[in-house]
Amino acid sequence: MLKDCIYLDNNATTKVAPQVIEAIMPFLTDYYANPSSMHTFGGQLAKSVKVAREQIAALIGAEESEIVFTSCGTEGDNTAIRAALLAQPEKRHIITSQVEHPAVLNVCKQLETQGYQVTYLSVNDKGQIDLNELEASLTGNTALVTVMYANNEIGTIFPIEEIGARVKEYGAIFHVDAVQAVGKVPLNMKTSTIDMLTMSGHKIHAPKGIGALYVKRGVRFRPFLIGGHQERGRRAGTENVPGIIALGKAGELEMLLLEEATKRERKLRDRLEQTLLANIPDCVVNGDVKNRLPNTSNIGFKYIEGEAILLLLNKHGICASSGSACTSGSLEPSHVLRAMGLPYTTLHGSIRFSLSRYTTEAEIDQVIAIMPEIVERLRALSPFKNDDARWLQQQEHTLVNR
Ligand SMILES: Cc1ncc(COP(=O)(O)O)c(C=O)c1O
Ligand code: FES
Repeated sequence: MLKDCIYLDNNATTKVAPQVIEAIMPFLTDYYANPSSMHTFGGQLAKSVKVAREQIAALIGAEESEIVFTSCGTEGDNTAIRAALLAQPEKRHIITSQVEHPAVLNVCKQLETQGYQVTYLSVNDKGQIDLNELEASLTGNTALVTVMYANNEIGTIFPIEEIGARVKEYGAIFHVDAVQAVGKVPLNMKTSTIDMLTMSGHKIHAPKGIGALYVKRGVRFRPFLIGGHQERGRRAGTENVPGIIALGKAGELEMLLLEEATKRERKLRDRLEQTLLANIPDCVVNGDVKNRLPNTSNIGFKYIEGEAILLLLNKHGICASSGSACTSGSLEPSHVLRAMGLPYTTLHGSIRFSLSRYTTEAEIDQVIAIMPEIVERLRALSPFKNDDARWLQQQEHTLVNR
């Protein structure tokens, strides 16, 4: 299996940290008891779970009792949304944004079929929402505002506390999908307006299949998974102990390394981005460069297809991503870039590079060296080389008027 690639797809998932693997090994072998069991063996496991809970709480400035372990970010998002609605059955309005992850968007779409009214806030060309639009949408009937901290495709960071202040004025519950922000942005729930916050292990160098939901003390909560009394009755199901231990260790590492690692990633990312922009004509950075994740660069290479770039990068052992949904079976370009109103030419030719603390300077140099050649080669084949192409203009026109 391929593993020695240049991995610049860390917003999709990350490599498990060696220290995390070391921490979980005993829990895959010797320490297998059920942490809810009455015997000493079980009690030892419960203690280890408690330590992991403290580590995750420390990472986001929360109390240990405010952390609920889940199976993934998707479960955290689903749980938070359902919990907020179940706790306020009289309210039937939800506010979210057009650029959310499907783990939020598709839940909202389903809720619309169940009688809820959903406002999907628009974004500008940088992927930022308009606080005035938010204010105009909030009413006494709004049960929940659910938005992401940082966007997975373009890295744009929303002004979370400014949003939260407005949400609180209307007495709605404020849920934030921070799957891409945890470990990349310092978080402190003690001074935050956030009521519930979702995180996911596999984005912070823990394995897949573990996540956590922060639920602020005092927020009315209803469990999504119903069954046993695990997680103080907030999430039934025997604990994924190795996953929990891994998440705790990964959280501890993020806390130790966050400042230094993000500084380094930002520097590498900026070098990659600035050199590509300088060496390749007709390309643009997508997203809000002033408020952006330090590890993410989404670049639109005009007149070519993102998928074609990815295939050629892949041939050189470089893993990146396109935000497009093509990869997931639909032929529509990314809903995020579309919501930003990007022109057709950029929309299709956008790809995302996302770095991690394991990304090296030599790897970035290789991408810098290979990209101009790839883009030139594809553009030579492209029928849409200049904006005069009539067909292209028609497409832009259709899209704008949609
Ligand atoms: C912003 C955001 N929310 C939610 C998720 C879902 O997380 P998970 O893969 O752990 O279910 C992701 C993962 O891509 C994400 O980027
Ligand atoms: S065909 Fe997939 S984004 Fe263009």
